[in-house]
Amino acid sequence: MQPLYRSQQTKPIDAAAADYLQIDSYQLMQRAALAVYRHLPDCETLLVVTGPGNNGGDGWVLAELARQDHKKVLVWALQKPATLSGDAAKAAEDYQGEVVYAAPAEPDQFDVVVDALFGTGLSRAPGGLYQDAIEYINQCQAKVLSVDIPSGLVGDTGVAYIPTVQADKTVAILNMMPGHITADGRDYCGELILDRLAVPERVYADIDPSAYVLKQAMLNLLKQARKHNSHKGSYGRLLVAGGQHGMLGAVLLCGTAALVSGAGLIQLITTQEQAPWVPVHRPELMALGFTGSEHQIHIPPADVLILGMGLGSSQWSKALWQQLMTANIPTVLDADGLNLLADCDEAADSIAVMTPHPKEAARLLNCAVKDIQADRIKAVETLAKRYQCVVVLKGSGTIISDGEENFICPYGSADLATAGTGDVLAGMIGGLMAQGFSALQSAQMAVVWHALTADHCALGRCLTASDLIRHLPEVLI
Ligand SMILES: NC(=O)C1=CN([C@@H]2O[C@H](COP(=O)(O)OP(=O)(O)OC[C@H]3O[C@@H](n4cnc5c(N)ncnc54)[C@H](O)[C@@H]3O)[C@@H](O)[C@H]2O)[C@H](O)CC1
Ligand SMILES: [K+]
Repeated sequence: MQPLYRSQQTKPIDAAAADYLQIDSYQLMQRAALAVYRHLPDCETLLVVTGPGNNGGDGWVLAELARQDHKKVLVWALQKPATLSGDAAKAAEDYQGEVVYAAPAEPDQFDVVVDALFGTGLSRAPGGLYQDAIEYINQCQAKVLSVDIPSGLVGDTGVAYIPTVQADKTVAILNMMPGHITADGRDYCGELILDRLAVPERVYADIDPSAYVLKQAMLNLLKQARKHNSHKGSYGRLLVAGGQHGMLGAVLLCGTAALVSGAGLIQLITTQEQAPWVPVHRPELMALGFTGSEHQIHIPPADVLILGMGLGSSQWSKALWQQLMTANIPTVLDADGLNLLADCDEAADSIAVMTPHPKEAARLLNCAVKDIQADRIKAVETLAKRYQCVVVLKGSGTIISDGEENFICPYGSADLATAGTGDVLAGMIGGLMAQGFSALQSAQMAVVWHALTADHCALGRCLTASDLIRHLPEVLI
């Protein structure tokens, strides 16, 4: 799996790469700039906007390459060459073309704008001249190519400061960062290309990544033929509990998704009044009514429990939650199941996977949603360690953590931002666990499968939860 590194890990990566290539840091910058230059869209005229550090240095080198390639190049330097240091100063010195120190008039004279303002060294929101430059770039009609990362986007977290360069294409150099694919990253990078400068991954094998990118190939495990000599019991017994009055749809979606994901036997637990309606909607699903009594209900034997979708927070909800959380069944905890957990002092050992969206994660960690989104990796890791389970933090660039390693899903789109898709995901995870996959594998495969189904449909508008379930099998063909 493709590793993702934080900004503090990029210096040792640069050093290891230079060492492997047997070149110095300035030659590495030249290679980086050449790699980015190779991805430049076809153009005659370009504006290269350079900042104070080595990202700017890459820009200066690229500008000289373009000049030698007979392009009409203009560098807009936000920092005068005399104030630069190290490799960036050398790069500026080596550039032989035209330079300006203020915004060029007629922004539409350029075919391409190269954003070389900030890379991994961005440490705060761009203000003053930098803010003006980013706003200028974003108003240009030209195609925008960002060097390493769009300036204004935080590589470690994917938080986009206001303003951030809106790139058409981003060429990440040597390594990718979590910010390229989680939180705001996907909205700002445009087409994302990683250029490793011909350095093999093993060269930085001893540098611990911050996360890994999940891959479509994970789904191959699901394509394996079932044993001929098998029966429904071979694919697990699943309980799906939730759906207080008026919320039957949540458990129906979850149970149906589990069924389509391959679980053998599924029983829904909902209110006494709604239970008879379950097989009417989906004949394959069995149902059990829970009265809300304080007394222990008869809990059918099960391999996995999925708890919380549309569960609510009434007395009925709490009684059901309490009884099922102490039933000692490996549990996927979702939605209101998580909210009830946030209000309770003890954590249950039976939680195998939890699937919070940022608001539910904020409740569990007793902080604001913006704190979760400010560092999604940290949030998911903290939850996984605290509850000793696999955590799936949903949202743009869903992140999974088992407390040891983190995984980010590069697929999916805002087409999934609609009611019920979370219930479907919980059902898929539980459905896979029921078939014997580990909690981590189930979470990884379900997240990828769910996201790829949205990409496969590519509606560009809301993909309803029911349609999502219907299209799931098409991705496995
Ligand atoms: N990844 C690689 O292997 C290579 C990367 N290269 C390029 O180098 C940059 C990283 O360079 P660095 O100098 O560390 O950081 P930056 O260029 O991003 O800029 C740091 C610079 O900017 C100042 N600063 C930070 N935030 C702000 C702000 N909001 N306003 C004003 N000033 C700010 C900070 O104080 C520093 O002075 C990497 O991304 C690649 O593009 C190498 O060229 C080749 C190998
Ligand atoms: K940049």
